[in-house]
Amino acid sequence: MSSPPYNPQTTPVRRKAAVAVIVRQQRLLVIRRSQKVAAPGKLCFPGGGILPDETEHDAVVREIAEEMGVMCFPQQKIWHSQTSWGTEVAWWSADIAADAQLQINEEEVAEFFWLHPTQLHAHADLLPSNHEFLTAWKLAKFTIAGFSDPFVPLADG
Ligand SMILES: Nc1nc2c([nH]c(=O)n2[C@@H]2O[C@H](COP(=O)(O)OP(=O)(O)OP(=O)(O)O)[C@@H](O)[C@H]2O)c(=O)[nH]1
Repeated sequence: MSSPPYNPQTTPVRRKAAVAVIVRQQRLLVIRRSQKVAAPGKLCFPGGGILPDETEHDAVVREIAEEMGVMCFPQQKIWHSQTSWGTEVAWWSADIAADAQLQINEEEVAEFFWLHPTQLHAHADLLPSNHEFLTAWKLAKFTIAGFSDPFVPLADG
């Protein structure tokens, strides 16, 4: 029997995740997922599943430390969504030190980039739920500090 179509009201939430939206000079910290995890090779933000009894805030701190080798400072929750595969995702703005040296955990992360939202939006490998996040941002459902006009390409590319 085929499964019923995805409906955010009735599709059960299978797991919860928290991700970090980290900004530096009008660019977002973006990772390419390793070949060893789900959705291999896709681009998304650093983050991951929330452990039982863990807060979203603490999950962001733990996941960024595990994946990127740095301490981050979650600022505020900016968005909440449910993916078509049933994961509830909490999107948190977060800071890292200006001189932080990122050291990826290659088990989970293949590489990282700093991309402007227009570059991320146009990227063929972006995780679909992150497209939805960018669309919500474009529709001004939330704002993110540090951007003058997030959907106009930067003059210097
Ligand atoms: N890391 C990350 N996960 C995201 C993003 N957007 C999004 O929908 N997700 C979803 O959030 C969930 C957590 O992702 P993950 O696979 O990175 O988590 P994890 O490392 O803790 O994996 P695990 O819990 O299976 O070990 C997945 O369902 C993933 O598709 C994003 O920008 N970054």
